[in-house]
Amino acid sequence: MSHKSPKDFFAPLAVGAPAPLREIPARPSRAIHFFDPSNPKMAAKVPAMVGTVDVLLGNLEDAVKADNKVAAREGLVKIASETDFGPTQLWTRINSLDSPWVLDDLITLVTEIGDKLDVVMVPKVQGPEDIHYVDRLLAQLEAKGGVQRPILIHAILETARGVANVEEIASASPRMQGISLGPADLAADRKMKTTRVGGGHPGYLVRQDPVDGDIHGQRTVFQQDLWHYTIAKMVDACAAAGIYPYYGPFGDITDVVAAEDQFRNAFLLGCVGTWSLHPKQIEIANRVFSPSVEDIKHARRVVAAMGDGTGAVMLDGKMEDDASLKQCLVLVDLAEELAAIDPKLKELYDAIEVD
Ligand SMILES: CC(C)(COP(=O)(O)OP(=O)(O)OC[C@H]1O[C@@H](n2cnc3c(N)ncnc32)[C@H](O)[C@@H]1OP(=O)(O)O)[C@@H](O)C(=O)NCCC(=O)NCCSC(=O)C[C@](C)(O)C(=O)O
Ligand SMILES: [Mg+2]
Repeated sequence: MSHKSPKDFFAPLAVGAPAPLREIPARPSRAIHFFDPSNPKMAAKVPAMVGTVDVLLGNLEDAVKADNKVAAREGLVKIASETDFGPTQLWTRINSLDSPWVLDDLITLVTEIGDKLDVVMVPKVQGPEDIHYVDRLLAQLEAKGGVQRPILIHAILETARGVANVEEIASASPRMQGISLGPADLAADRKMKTTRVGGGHPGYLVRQDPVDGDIHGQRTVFQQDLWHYTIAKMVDACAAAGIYPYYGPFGDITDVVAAEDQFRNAFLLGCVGTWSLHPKQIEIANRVFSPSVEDIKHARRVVAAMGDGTGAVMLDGKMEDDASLKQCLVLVDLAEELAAIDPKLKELYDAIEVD
């Protein structure tokens, strides 16, 4: 098998295309908010959402009716052309690579609104070959459209083969920005016996041992997380490649409590954000994927106590050392990135007093 040399990895894949980035910028992306650009009611809400959400994503794939595919593509071109997105990123999810729509999706979007598009989300990615295909095509279209900076690629992990190849997918191109979990298609592809879009299942559980041998007596049941393995594998693949992992959709829009739990599990495991399918999920995602005041207060105390960052100290009866400091710095750095774009958070974090 032949591998690219580092110098080739960072060369444009088409004459006239912008040079690939050497590092993926850490732009806040707590919520990737999905809208259907062919739905007039949803589309009308998009301009007013600028600044309230980190990423607006014009969805062209599943959840857009086959009859509306062209209208969705054209609707996205119109919204992108007419809207000033300010600090908010604009992403799209293109149709799958084996569909009749994807070629025109890419040709139209990159040549007409390429300078406004930050990231192209590619569904049902099976392996690095899918990323290589989009990588070259994007370069050709960037050159054709005179796009000034490279459009990044985000893969959805929603097939068993994709999960098996996740490390190769994460490092397939310098355009790779991140990966999201696609729990609904992944469940179907793996033949899991679930019927939901993300979230748990009451049947997937661990039961407390019988008390006094009474198997029919009162025994506590702990529901388990169906997605733990996949999210952890995805987080490792992304961190190793220097790109960003995300949870994905939580389809039970009314159950805001369980959505928050699922999002927080992903945040604690290393994800930087999640998807929002309905306006009411944005606030949950923004809150969960921003470090809490308590976390930042503690992290700053550890930073202050650790001086030059080496050695071990006792703080509130607990040992702190180089490694716990590094964890605290993850939170402090994230808080700084978020405060730079979110004035309310800045106020909150600035008001923290470290005793
Ligand atoms: C769930 C639905 C049907 C409920 O839609 P609704 O109209 O019944 O909800 P509502 O509460 O009545 O809506 C209130 C208002 O908000 C608007 N609205 C509602 N949603 C949005 C939105 N997203 N963005 C902007 N505006 C929105 C809606 O149009 C309405 O406007 P109105 O007050 O003027 O009448 C609707 O929210 C929706 O279609 N959301 C997007 C769904 C979507 O994108 N699904 C695909 C991603 S998940 C996926 O693909 C899986 C995956 C990864 O591939 C895999 O796991 O395999
Ligand atoms: Mg899907």
